[in-house]
Amino acid sequence: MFPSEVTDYFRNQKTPFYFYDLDVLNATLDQIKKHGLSKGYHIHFALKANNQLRMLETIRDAGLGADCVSGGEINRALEAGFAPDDIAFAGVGKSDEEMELGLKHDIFCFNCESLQELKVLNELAGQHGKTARIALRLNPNVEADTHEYITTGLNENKFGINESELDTVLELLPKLENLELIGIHFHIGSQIENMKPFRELCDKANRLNNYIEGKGFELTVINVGGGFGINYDHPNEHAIPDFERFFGLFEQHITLKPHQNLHFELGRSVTGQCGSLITEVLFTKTGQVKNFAVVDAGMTELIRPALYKAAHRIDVLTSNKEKKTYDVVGPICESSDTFRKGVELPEVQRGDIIAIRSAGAYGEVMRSAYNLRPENPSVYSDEIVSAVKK
Ligand SMILES: Cc1ncc(COP(=O)(O)O)c(C=O)c1O
Ligand SMILES: N[C@@H](CCCC[NH3+])C(=O)O
Repeated sequence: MFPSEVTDYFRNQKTPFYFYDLDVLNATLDQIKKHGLSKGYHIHFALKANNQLRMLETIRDAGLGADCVSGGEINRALEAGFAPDDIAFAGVGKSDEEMELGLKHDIFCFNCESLQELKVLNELAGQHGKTARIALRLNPNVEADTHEYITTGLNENKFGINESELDTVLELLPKLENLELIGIHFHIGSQIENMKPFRELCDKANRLNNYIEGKGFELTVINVGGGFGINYDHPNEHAIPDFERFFGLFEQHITLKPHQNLHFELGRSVTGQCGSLITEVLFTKTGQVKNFAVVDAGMTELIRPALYKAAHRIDVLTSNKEKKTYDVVGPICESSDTFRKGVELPEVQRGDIIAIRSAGAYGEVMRSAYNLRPENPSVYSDEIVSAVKK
């Protein structure tokens, strides 16, 4: 993953920075094409996972659409060259300006999450002389078997329309004349590695599909969202998620009617494994009870460990000395600014370069300005290849 010319290149860059391996991204996209797009599935990339233009352009070229959750993301998707017809807009709290932006560009679909949102969107669409295509985001009440902060499909979560409200929504819809119902949408959570919740989702989606079509609506879009997890422990051995298994499950268990298409919104599984946060060891110190490696990246660059106690694999790129046990910590004035506790690494010293792996999704996008940290530009693998050739 990090041959010596890559490490040499890293040494000359201002750390910390994100590194994206485009070979891994392209190999991932090839598998998505092979097992998903080739079956006629519509796959939108969730920009919330990564919104770097180069990444988005590569993803667009592979034939994926864009799943956006804000006006900013709609604008970014347009900038990256996604056609408006390939842009979906989801989100539990869309502002009027954001809905108007979507209407102005005639985006493919608004995934709507509440009765009130439907009424407001209908009104705005009327004011702009438009018809908004919508999908109802339904809360399937499925336990996603993931971190409690990233489960989204339970009745207690804020997302989607609960089944108890569905009849009221369906009765109202024909009166909202500026809306066209085209589908139903689900998303049960993120970083789901166990296929059981997806299997359960299929049953609920089939039942709700039949129920709504039984009321005389025609649904062309059955959108089962994203959520497919990646292997944070073994980013080299499992660089590419098993899309055959993932899409195969839906192929087997979702029942589509002849006029219906299956849609997905994948984020983490597309970009997670191709990104690493590259950081340099500033200091090492021995505390009362442990050894610390203080690196120049912090929770401001990658918040997942602090927010979800996520464990990202750490590779030391410039040392193969005897192993020592470290807490790898950042420079931010918070005790939660810790990447790993008690991790065994080759002994490091000031100046060593470290890669924090599987950081291509929900990494750079969740960067914060806390402590007024510098923002160093990202590095792409092809820049290194051309630099080495010179
Ligand atoms: C509505 C919606 N769709 C898609 C995604 C992408 O999810 P993931 O990155 O887990 O594939 C998310 C994030 O969890 C989401 O909230
Ligand atoms: N940001 C989260 C996932 C939330 C996904 C968005 N619904 C993570 O890093 O795992």
